[in-house]
Amino acid sequence: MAMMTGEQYEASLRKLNLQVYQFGKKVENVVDDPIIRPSMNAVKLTYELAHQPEYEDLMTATSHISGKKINRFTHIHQSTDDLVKKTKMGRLLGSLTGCCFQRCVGMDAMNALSIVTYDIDQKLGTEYNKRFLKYLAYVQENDLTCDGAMTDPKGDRSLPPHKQPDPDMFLHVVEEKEDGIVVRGAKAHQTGAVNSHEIIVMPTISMREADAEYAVSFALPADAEGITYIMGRQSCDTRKLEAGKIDRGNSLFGGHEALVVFDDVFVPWERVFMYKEFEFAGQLVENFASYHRQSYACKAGVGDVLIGATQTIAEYNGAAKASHVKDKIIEMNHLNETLFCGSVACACEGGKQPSGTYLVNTLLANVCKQNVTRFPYEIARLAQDIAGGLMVTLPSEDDFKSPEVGEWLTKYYKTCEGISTENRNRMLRLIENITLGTAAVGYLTESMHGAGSPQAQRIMISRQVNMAQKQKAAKQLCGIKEEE
Ligand SMILES: Cc1cc2nc3c(=O)[nH]c(=O)nc-3n(C[C@H](O)[C@H](O)[C@H](O)COP(=O)(O)OP(=O)(O)OC[C@H]3O[C@@H](n4cnc5c(N)ncnc54)[C@H](O)[C@@H]3O)c2cc1C
Repeated sequence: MAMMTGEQYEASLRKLNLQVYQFGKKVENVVDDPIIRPSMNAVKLTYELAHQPEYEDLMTATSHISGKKINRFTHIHQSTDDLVKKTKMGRLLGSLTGCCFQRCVGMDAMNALSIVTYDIDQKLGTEYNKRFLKYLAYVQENDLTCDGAMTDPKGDRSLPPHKQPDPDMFLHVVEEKEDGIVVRGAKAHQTGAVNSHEIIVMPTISMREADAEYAVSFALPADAEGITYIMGRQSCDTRKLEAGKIDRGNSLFGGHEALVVFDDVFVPWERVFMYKEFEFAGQLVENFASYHRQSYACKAGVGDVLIGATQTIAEYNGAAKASHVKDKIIEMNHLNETLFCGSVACACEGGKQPSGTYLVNTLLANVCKQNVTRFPYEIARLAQDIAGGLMVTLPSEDDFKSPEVGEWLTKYYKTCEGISTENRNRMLRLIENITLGTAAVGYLTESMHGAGSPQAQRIMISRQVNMAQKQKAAKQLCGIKEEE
């Protein structure tokens, strides 16, 4: 098959037997559930665009295994050009969906595993890379969406896995069998989990020998026996249950996260990519995190939507010509393009690993993500400044339609001549959605914590800058000579 259409993707999800819970009840029809559906629409777009000639260059690639044309989300980067295209693909999709389109996490997990399985084999004589490449060929051939599952619940943050009072706070192996392993635990905040065909599990942190049973990586079909999904709530999520669409802000797309519970789940050996090689857990975390920190170019795409919405609302309000408004919009663009620069830079400066896979420049990827933990908040602040207070006090779509009060709303919320009150409402709701509503999960809090909280990047930055070289340059210029 190699590349599914959007319709084929949707049909393939209907065949899965996922155990999904939401609002305390089992979801029987996941694909058509009104809360989940917009997130499925966003992933579906990654399939649809791959078939459109104008997006072919960004959305597809040539498999280094089969030589066939594949969706870029299943590709292993073979050059810095591939890495740059990944950045541009993320921004494109962010700007077309205005939310998290979810499919990057699995791509980043596969690229990290293509590097680390090779390195484990080189050092320990194992066969993980061969297994992984066979699995990858299956993912590429069937054009699957994979959930990248790294984050454990972690319990008491001050304790390593083996010292947790409850040993399941980090996912671990509970039994070894002749044909595979049995795992127990959970993965939290899983983006796009119930829109995925596969789930790829990786350890969350660096580990020592005492944590060997937690140093495990593998892939499972999303509906494997023993896996349960519990959907996370999003601010304003139940607006998706209302008949009108204006109050949703984004009438087409959304994202989702879920807690994924592994209740003694069997994994056959051919799908195990790390088993007790604790000394490689840290490398897998760092490689995945670096790729995923690059992936936050998507926020520049969502930023494009927010900036467009802000400029439009300024025009609707009659404030667009004010010099401070113009300047604030310049600032929003400056911050947004700086986000994009970081992602492009770490891609251009990437390099070939022993496995042949190209990895981003990890220092620049961390700098990129550190900016992402801040700039979207400032862009959102400026958008709210320009939008005005009505963004949070606007009555409902039903009130505007009400025979009793609708006329007053239309009269008192009118702005410039020729501007429709309904269009103004739509734009205000979109800004609300991205800065306070369902999409703020992706645009703001995911920018903060996704791919690691800010401190994780600061640690990596401090480790990776060449301080000795900087000191040498400074000393040389002011004439300091030191003994060798
Ligand atoms: C919207 C969203 C989507 C996500 N999607 C995914 C996904 O698809 N896959 C996935 O695997 N993960 C995903 N994540 C998880 C993300 O990687 C984590 O949120 C992140 O690593 C932080 O972990 P945490 O949420 O448990 O917070 P915590 O680790 O509890 O961090 C909270 C604060 O405590 C600090 N802290 C924590 N532990 C320590 C310590 N030992 N010492 C000092 N300070 C500490 C942190 O620096 C931070 O400031 C997602 C998160 C969000 C919000």
